[in-house]
Amino acid sequence: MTTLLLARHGLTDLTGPVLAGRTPGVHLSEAGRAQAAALAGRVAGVRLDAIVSSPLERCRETAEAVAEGRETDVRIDDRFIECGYGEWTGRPLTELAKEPLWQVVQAHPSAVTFPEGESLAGMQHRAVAAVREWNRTLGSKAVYLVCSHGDVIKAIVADALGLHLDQFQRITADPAALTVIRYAPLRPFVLRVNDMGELRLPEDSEEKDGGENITGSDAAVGGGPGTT
Ligand SMILES: O=C(O)[C@@H](CO)OP(=O)(O)O
Repeated sequence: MTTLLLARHGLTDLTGPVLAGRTPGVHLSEAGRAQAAALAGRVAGVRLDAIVSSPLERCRETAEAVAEGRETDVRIDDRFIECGYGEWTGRPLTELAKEPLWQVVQAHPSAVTFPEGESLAGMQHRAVAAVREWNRTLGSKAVYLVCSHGDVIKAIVADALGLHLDQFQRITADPAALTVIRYAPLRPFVLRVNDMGELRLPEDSEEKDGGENITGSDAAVGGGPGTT
Protein backbone atom coordinates (compact mmCIF):
# COMPACT_ATOMS: atom_id res chain seq x y z
CA MET A 1 0.00 0.00 0.00
CA THR A 2 1.52 3.31 -1.06
CA THR A 3 1.25 6.05 1.53
CA LEU A 4 0.74 9.61 0.33
CA LEU A 5 1.33 12.61 2.57
CA LEU A 6 -0.43 15.62 1.08
CA ALA A 7 0.83 18.93 2.47
CA ARG A 8 -0.60 22.32 1.68
CA HIS A 9 2.03 25.04 1.44
CA GLY A 10 2.50 27.53 4.28
CA LEU A 11 0.98 31.01 4.41
CA THR A 12 1.83 33.79 2.00
CA ASP A 13 0.87 37.45 2.29
CA LEU A 14 -1.94 36.81 -0.20
CA THR A 15 -3.41 33.65 1.39
CA GLY A 16 -6.89 34.57 2.53
CA PRO A 17 -7.57 38.03 1.07
CA VAL A 18 -6.57 37.33 -2.54
CA LEU A 19 -6.94 34.33 -4.85
CA ALA A 20 -3.27 33.96 -5.72
CA GLY A 21 -3.81 31.07 -8.13
CA ARG A 22 -0.89 30.73 -10.53
CA THR A 23 0.42 34.28 -10.01
CA PRO A 24 4.20 34.01 -10.21
CA GLY A 25 6.46 35.23 -7.44
CA VAL A 26 4.17 34.50 -4.47
CA HIS A 27 6.58 33.36 -1.76
CA LEU A 28 6.02 32.12 1.78
CA SER A 29 5.61 34.89 4.33
CA GLU A 30 7.59 34.85 7.58
CA ALA A 31 4.67 32.99 9.19
CA GLY A 32 4.59 30.60 6.23
CA ARG A 33 8.31 29.85 6.55
CA ALA A 34 7.78 29.08 10.22
CA GLN A 35 4.88 26.78 9.30
CA ALA A 36 7.05 25.00 6.71
CA ALA A 37 9.81 24.47 9.28
CA ALA A 38 7.25 23.16 11.77
CA LEU A 39 5.82 20.83 9.11
CA ALA A 40 9.33 19.47 8.48
CA GLY A 41 9.59 18.78 12.21
CA ARG A 42 6.21 17.04 12.33
CA VAL A 43 7.29 14.55 9.62
CA ALA A 44 10.93 14.28 10.73
CA GLY A 45 10.39 10.72 11.95
CA VAL A 46 8.81 9.54 8.70
CA ARG A 47 10.85 7.96 5.89
CA LEU A 48 10.07 9.73 2.61
CA ASP A 49 10.89 7.95 -0.65
CA ALA A 50 10.04 11.04 -2.68
CA ILE A 51 9.14 14.68 -2.11
CA VAL A 52 7.09 16.13 -4.94
CA SER A 53 5.87 19.68 -5.37
CA SER A 54 3.68 21.94 -7.45
CA PRO A 55 5.93 24.22 -9.50
CA LEU A 56 4.73 27.36 -7.68
CA GLU A 57 7.17 29.04 -5.30
CA ARG A 58 5.06 28.70 -2.13
CA CYS A 59 4.91 24.93 -2.55
CA ARG A 60 8.54 24.52 -3.59
CA GLU A 61 9.68 26.49 -0.55
CA THR A 62 7.51 24.37 1.75
CA ALA A 63 8.71 21.13 0.14
CA GLU A 64 12.34 22.28 0.34
CA ALA A 65 11.93 22.87 4.08
CA VAL A 66 10.77 19.25 4.41
CA ALA A 67 13.65 18.03 2.21
CA GLU A 68 16.31 19.88 4.22
CA GLY A 69 18.65 17.43 5.92
CA ARG A 70 17.28 14.50 3.93
CA GLU A 71 18.88 12.83 0.91
CA THR A 72 15.73 13.37 -1.13
CA ASP A 73 15.54 16.20 -3.66
CA VAL A 74 12.29 17.97 -4.38
CA ARG A 75 10.79 16.80 -7.68
CA ILE A 76 8.41 19.12 -9.53
CA ASP A 77 5.21 17.79 -11.07
CA ASP A 78 3.14 20.36 -12.98
CA ARG A 79 0.02 18.26 -12.43
CA PHE A 80 -0.01 19.41 -8.79
CA ILE A 81 -0.14 23.10 -9.75
CA GLU A 82 -2.95 25.29 -8.48
CA CYS A 83 -6.25 25.22 -10.36
CA GLY A 84 -6.19 27.56 -13.34
CA TYR A 85 -8.52 30.28 -12.02
CA GLY A 86 -8.19 32.30 -15.24
CA GLU A 87 -9.68 35.78 -14.89
CA TRP A 88 -10.34 35.18 -11.18
CA THR A 89 -6.58 35.05 -10.55
CA GLY A 90 -5.27 37.82 -8.31
CA ARG A 91 -8.72 39.17 -7.37
CA PRO A 92 -9.85 39.75 -3.76
CA LEU A 93 -12.08 37.03 -2.31
CA THR A 94 -14.60 39.63 -1.11
CA GLU A 95 -15.06 40.76 -4.71
CA LEU A 96 -15.24 37.22 -6.11
CA ALA A 97 -17.92 36.30 -3.58
CA LYS A 98 -20.28 38.71 -5.40
CA GLU A 99 -19.85 36.92 -8.76
CA PRO A 100 -22.74 34.61 -9.79
CA LEU A 101 -20.19 31.82 -10.39
CA TRP A 102 -19.18 31.95 -6.71
CA GLN A 103 -22.39 30.20 -5.67
CA VAL A 104 -21.81 27.50 -8.28
CA VAL A 105 -18.28 26.98 -6.92
CA GLN A 106 -19.91 26.48 -3.52
CA ALA A 107 -22.82 24.25 -4.46
CA HIS A 108 -22.02 22.58 -7.78
CA PRO A 109 -18.25 22.67 -8.26
CA SER A 110 -18.25 19.87 -10.82
CA ALA A 111 -19.99 22.29 -13.23
CA VAL A 112 -17.45 25.08 -12.83
CA THR A 113 -15.00 26.24 -15.45
CA PHE A 114 -13.29 29.47 -14.40
CA PRO A 115 -13.47 32.22 -17.05
CA GLU A 116 -10.51 31.73 -19.40
CA GLY A 117 -9.31 29.11 -16.92
CA GLU A 118 -9.55 25.46 -15.94
CA SER A 119 -12.54 23.41 -14.80
CA LEU A 120 -12.50 22.03 -11.26
CA ALA A 121 -13.26 18.59 -12.73
CA GLY A 122 -10.25 18.90 -15.06
CA MET A 123 -8.07 19.91 -12.12
CA GLN A 124 -9.22 16.87 -10.14
CA HIS A 125 -8.63 14.56 -13.09
CA ARG A 126 -5.01 15.63 -13.67
CA ALA A 127 -4.14 15.68 -9.96
CA VAL A 128 -5.61 12.23 -9.26
CA ALA A 129 -3.91 10.87 -12.41
CA ALA A 130 -0.61 12.21 -11.06
CA VAL A 131 -1.16 10.50 -7.69
CA ARG A 132 -1.96 7.18 -9.40
CA GLU A 133 1.16 7.44 -11.54
CA TRP A 134 3.42 8.26 -8.58
CA ASN A 135 1.87 5.33 -6.69
CA ARG A 136 2.76 3.01 -9.57
CA THR A 137 6.25 4.46 -10.05
CA LEU A 138 7.25 4.41 -6.38
CA GLY A 139 5.63 1.09 -5.55
CA SER A 140 3.47 -0.36 -2.85
CA LYS A 141 5.93 0.08 0.02
CA ALA A 142 6.64 3.74 -0.67
CA VAL A 143 5.84 6.72 1.50
CA TYR A 144 5.95 10.07 -0.32
CA LEU A 145 4.97 13.67 0.23
CA VAL A 146 3.27 15.97 -2.27
CA CYS A 147 3.10 19.70 -1.57
CA SER A 148 0.20 21.32 -3.36
CA HIS A 149 -2.70 23.76 -3.04
CA GLY A 150 -5.97 23.85 -1.11
CA ASP A 151 -8.41 23.01 -3.89
CA VAL A 152 -6.07 20.41 -5.40
CA ILE A 153 -5.69 18.63 -2.06
CA LYS A 154 -9.44 18.75 -1.42
CA ALA A 155 -10.09 17.25 -4.87
CA ILE A 156 -7.64 14.38 -4.24
CA VAL A 157 -9.24 13.71 -0.84
CA ALA A 158 -12.73 13.68 -2.38
CA ASP A 159 -11.57 11.05 -4.85
CA ALA A 160 -10.02 8.96 -2.07
CA LEU A 161 -13.23 9.16 -0.03
CA GLY A 162 -15.31 8.18 -3.04
CA LEU A 163 -17.08 11.53 -2.81
CA HIS A 164 -18.43 13.26 -5.86
CA LEU A 165 -16.58 16.49 -6.58
CA ASP A 166 -19.77 18.37 -5.67
CA GLN A 167 -19.06 17.42 -2.02
CA PHE A 168 -15.47 18.62 -1.98
CA GLN A 169 -16.20 21.91 -0.21
CA ARG A 170 -16.93 19.82 2.90
CA ILE A 171 -13.20 19.02 3.13
CA THR A 172 -10.68 21.39 4.69
CA ALA A 173 -6.98 21.80 3.84
CA ASP A 174 -5.32 24.50 5.93
CA PRO A 175 -1.89 25.99 5.26
CA ALA A 176 0.86 23.51 6.22
CA ALA A 177 -1.68 20.88 7.27
CA LEU A 178 -1.13 17.24 6.39
CA THR A 179 -3.54 14.76 4.87
CA VAL A 180 -2.49 11.12 4.73
CA ILE A 181 -3.93 8.57 2.31
CA ARG A 182 -2.86 4.96 1.96
CA TYR A 183 -3.67 3.46 -1.44
CA ALA A 184 -4.50 -0.27 -1.33
CA PRO A 185 -5.43 -2.29 -4.41
CA LEU A 186 -9.15 -2.30 -3.65
CA ARG A 187 -9.56 1.13 -2.03
CA PRO A 188 -7.75 4.09 -0.52
CA PHE A 189 -7.72 4.47 3.27
CA VAL A 190 -7.88 8.09 4.43
CA LEU A 191 -5.78 8.11 7.63
CA ARG A 192 -5.53 11.84 8.43
CA VAL A 193 -7.27 14.97 7.14
CA ASN A 194 -6.05 18.52 7.77
CA ASP A 195 -3.77 17.31 10.55
CA MET A 196 -1.41 19.64 12.42
CA GLY A 197 0.15 17.12 14.79
CA GLU A 198 3.32 15.06 14.69
CA LEU A 199 3.09 12.21 12.19
CA ARG A 200 4.41 8.79 13.08
CA LEU A 201 4.26 5.90 10.62
CA PRO A 202 6.03 2.83 12.01
CA GLU A 203 8.05 0.94 9.40
CA ASP A 204 5.61 -1.95 9.34
CA SER A 205 2.50 0.21 9.36
CA GLU A 206 1.78 -0.31 5.68
CA GLU A 207 1.05 -3.93 6.55
CA LYS A 208 -1.89 -2.76 8.62
CA ASP A 209 -5.15 -1.78 7.04
CA GLY A 210 -7.15 -1.59 10.21
CA GLY A 211 -8.03 -5.24 10.21
CA GLU A 212 -6.88 -8.70 9.36
CA ASN A 213 -5.26 -7.63 6.10
CA ILE A 214 -6.67 -10.68 4.36
CA THR A 215 -6.44 -9.17 0.90
CA GLY A 216 -4.27 -6.14 1.57
CA SER A 217 -7.34 -3.98 1.06
CA ASP A 218 -9.85 -5.22 3.60
CA ALA A 219 -11.36 -2.76 6.04
CA ALA A 220 -11.78 -4.12 9.56
CA VAL A 221 -15.40 -4.58 10.49
CA GLY A 222 -15.81 -2.56 13.66
CA GLY A 223 -12.66 -0.46 13.09
CA GLY A 224 -9.84 -2.83 14.05
CA PRO A 225 -6.80 -2.19 16.28
CA GLY A 226 -5.42 0.83 14.44
CA THR A 227 -3.83 1.70 11.14
CA THR A 228 -0.54 3.30 12.15
O1 LIG B 1 -5.59 31.52 -1.52
C1 LIG B 1 -5.96 30.36 -1.71
O2 LIG B 1 -6.68 29.76 -0.91
C2 LIG B 1 -5.57 29.65 -2.98
C3 LIG B 1 -4.78 30.55 -3.84
O3 LIG B 1 -4.41 30.02 -5.03
O4 LIG B 1 -5.03 28.39 -2.72
P1 LIG B 1 -3.58 28.05 -2.16
O5 LIG B 1 -3.27 29.07 -1.11
O6 LIG B 1 -3.67 26.68 -1.56
O7 LIG B 1 -2.60 28.10 -3.29
